[in-house]
Amino acid sequence: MSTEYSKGLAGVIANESALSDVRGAEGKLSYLGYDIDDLVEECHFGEIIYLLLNHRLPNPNELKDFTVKLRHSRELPPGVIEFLKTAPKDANPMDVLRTGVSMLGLYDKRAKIGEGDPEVNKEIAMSIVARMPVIVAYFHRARMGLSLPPVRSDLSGPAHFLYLINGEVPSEDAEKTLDIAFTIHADHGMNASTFGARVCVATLSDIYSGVTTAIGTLKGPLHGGANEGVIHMLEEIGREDKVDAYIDGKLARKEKIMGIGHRVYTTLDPRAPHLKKMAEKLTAELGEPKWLNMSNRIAEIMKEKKGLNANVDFYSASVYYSLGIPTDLFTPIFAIARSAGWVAQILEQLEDNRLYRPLTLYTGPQETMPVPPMNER
Ligand SMILES: CC(=O)SCCNC(=O)CCNC(=O)[C@H](O)C(C)(C)COP(=O)(O)OP(=O)(O)OC[C@H]1O[C@@H](n2cnc3c(N)ncnc32)[C@H](O)[C@@H]1OP(=O)(O)O
Ligand SMILES: O=C([O-])CC(=O)C(=O)O
Repeated sequence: MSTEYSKGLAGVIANESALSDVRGAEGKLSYLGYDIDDLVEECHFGEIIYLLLNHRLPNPNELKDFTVKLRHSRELPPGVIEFLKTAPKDANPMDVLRTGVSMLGLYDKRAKIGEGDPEVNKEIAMSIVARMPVIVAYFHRARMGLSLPPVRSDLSGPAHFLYLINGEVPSEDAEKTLDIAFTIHADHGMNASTFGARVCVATLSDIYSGVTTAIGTLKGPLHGGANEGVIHMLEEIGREDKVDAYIDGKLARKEKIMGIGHRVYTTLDPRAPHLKKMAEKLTAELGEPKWLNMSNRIAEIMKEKKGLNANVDFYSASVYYSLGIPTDLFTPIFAIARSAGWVAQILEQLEDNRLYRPLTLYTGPQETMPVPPMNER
């Protein structure tokens, strides 16, 4: 057994996966052998979910059956709806989503401790993916004092989510934009939240616990939470002519710039150009170039001064902002997209399981000491 120390497990291979290939030095990402650049052109998010769960693309009949099943799994248990109506209105939507998914497990008798039946696991996986957007959107409506419309089965995942948020069926352009965002966020190797999910289910806990762990892990600003951090940063800067001084100040104080840098990509994150292109289109349509200009300047400075590139969270923030989505739903949107990868990785983990149990480099006292009595401490 190797006992080499790598802080934060950087560079350590902890398991095998056939799902996504993250080529850090080349700036390439593929799912099951299909480049994301091609997937965004040829497929929609429903096919990506199928691909990740079944390890191959569906034929037309398979896609039809899968789509029907996925779209008919959207209904939430009444207990979860009640929770969403009564949750504090100022709660962080990621906390609500984490609790909501955890609650789904309470109402699912199929969710058992242990490896489970692979077919049942796949059904649970699909129902989690189908319900997460409804949890986010219902909470958003409830906190705004709006009614909760019944779920529909005639809309794609991205269109249904936007429909629930805004109360109206989105334009084809808005649906396509979110579909592409979902597709490119769907899976990403052993990122922190996926790792969290795998660690959880490797104890033979259950799928709901795995996804709950992943949601809590994605929330942090060093991971999925960075997309909200980008908008907060832009708002704090406020004006295009203040960007340089703001970034210089942050770098001098050794503070992180949100949406920049990556543990694996040493070159451009291949998802960023897709998001940048969509942000440019939406910005041009809205006639509001300020935020994009500021973002471009930040990316330029970070490249020049630190050799670091924009990651997936950098331009996704501008895309969601331009779609009129409230900032605190950006990370939940990431979670909705990534749920496809989480559940696929959980199923893969269970197929060939081994407990995760790395070592720690102990830095406390080497010699043990007598425990002093209370009045001498
Ligand atoms: C979907 C995702 O999870 S993508 C990542 C989303 N997270 C962010 O955008 C938050 C900002 N970025 C970061 O914090 C980092 O780049 C991470 C967490 C993504 C990767 O971190 P690590 O691989 O652990 O790199 P680490 O944080 O050690 O940084 C290495 C060096 O680059 C610097 N650096 C890395 N990212 C940034 C950044 N965004 N801003 C400023 N400096 C940075 C560090 O300060 C450090 O410099 P030093 O060697 O002079 O101390
Ligand atoms: O892979 C990572 O470390 C983070 C990331 O980009 C993702 O989860 O999409």
